[in-house]
Amino acid sequence: MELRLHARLPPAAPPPLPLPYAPLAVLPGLRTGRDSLQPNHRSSSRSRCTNSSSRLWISREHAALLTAIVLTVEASFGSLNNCGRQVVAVKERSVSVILLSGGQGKRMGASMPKQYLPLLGLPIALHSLKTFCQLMEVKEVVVVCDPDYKDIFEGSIDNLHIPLKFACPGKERQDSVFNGLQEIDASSELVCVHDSARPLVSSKDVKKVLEDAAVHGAAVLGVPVKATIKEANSDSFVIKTLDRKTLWEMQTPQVMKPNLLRDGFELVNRDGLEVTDDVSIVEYLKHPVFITEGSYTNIKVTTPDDLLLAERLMNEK
Ligand SMILES: Nc1ccn([C@@H]2O[C@H](COP(=O)(O)OP(=O)(O)OP(=O)(O)O)[C@@H](O)[C@H]2O)c(=O)n1
Ligand SMILES: C[C@](O)(CO)[C@H](O)COP(=O)(O)O
Repeated sequence: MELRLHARLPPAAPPPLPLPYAPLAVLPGLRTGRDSLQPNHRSSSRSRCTNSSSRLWISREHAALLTAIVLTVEASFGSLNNCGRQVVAVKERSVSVILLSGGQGKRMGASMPKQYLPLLGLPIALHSLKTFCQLMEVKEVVVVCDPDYKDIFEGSIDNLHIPLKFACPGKERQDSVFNGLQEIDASSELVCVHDSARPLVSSKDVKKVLEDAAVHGAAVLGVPVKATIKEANSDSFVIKTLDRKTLWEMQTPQVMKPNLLRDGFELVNRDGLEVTDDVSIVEYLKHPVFITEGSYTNIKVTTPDDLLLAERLMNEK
């Protein structure tokens, strides 16, 4: 959708407000020419959102008409924020979080599963648990963990206002997600799956991906791929170089309407499909999945060098 306005640009230094003209920037949800209204636009500089400081001037009558149009569009489809993203408010206490803590951390090679190793004095898994518990949108957290580690979570958050539930891990990550899904409240509007091995996720990025999932049914945090990626055959010869402009690296949280995940699991289990992330299950249903641009700092702690990097990033937070 693109709104084109016939407007007069002000001189370099605008004079005091010339009645009966109103600055367009006061209109709710409406953005001016240089801001993209395309939610998934990727410019060559890869910045998704630029704020224009210039203002356009239109008559009061046009302003009133445009305000009415914008409010009607907002009421029907949600509003646009200043990056052109469509935004729907996520209701308070409407989201169930599944916090995955059931892995063994073989690649870390530590004496305990990596999510319980200390990061600045706190077990890795508790960092993102704290982030989720502070969000008004979250109604409960289902921790998927070996029962031997339950006590790490229990009582770890001061003044906890939401229930902390538990589920047992499965053999693979997707089995753990399935087990967690069985425990969520039937009235939840969104389910938000997160790797406890990603301690650095910010509440700002979590809120963004929740909003996008509310709009599109399913959304995932991701970052544009920085490297050149080649596809190779089993003898290590290049088959082709992929177009990096279309490639994104997936992170968590991965968020969707619970029924999409339930229906998807039915198909995936029926067909014996193995997936390494949760939105793949929604993709299998052929339902669209929106990629919410996240932050490169939301790393997954996988090997010992990631632990050092996480410590450094956490110190800079
Ligand atoms: N059966 C599993 C496997 C993984 N996870 C969780 O899924 C997240 C992402 O998995 P990954 O980083 O691959 O963790 P591990 O499987 O523990 O690592 P590894 O493959 O090195 O053993 C982690 O928070 C992990 O605890 C889980 O809950 N249940
Ligand atoms: C879901 C995930 O974090 C997306 O990056 C990732 O695929 C899970 O980790 P794994 O090491 O592939 O199991």
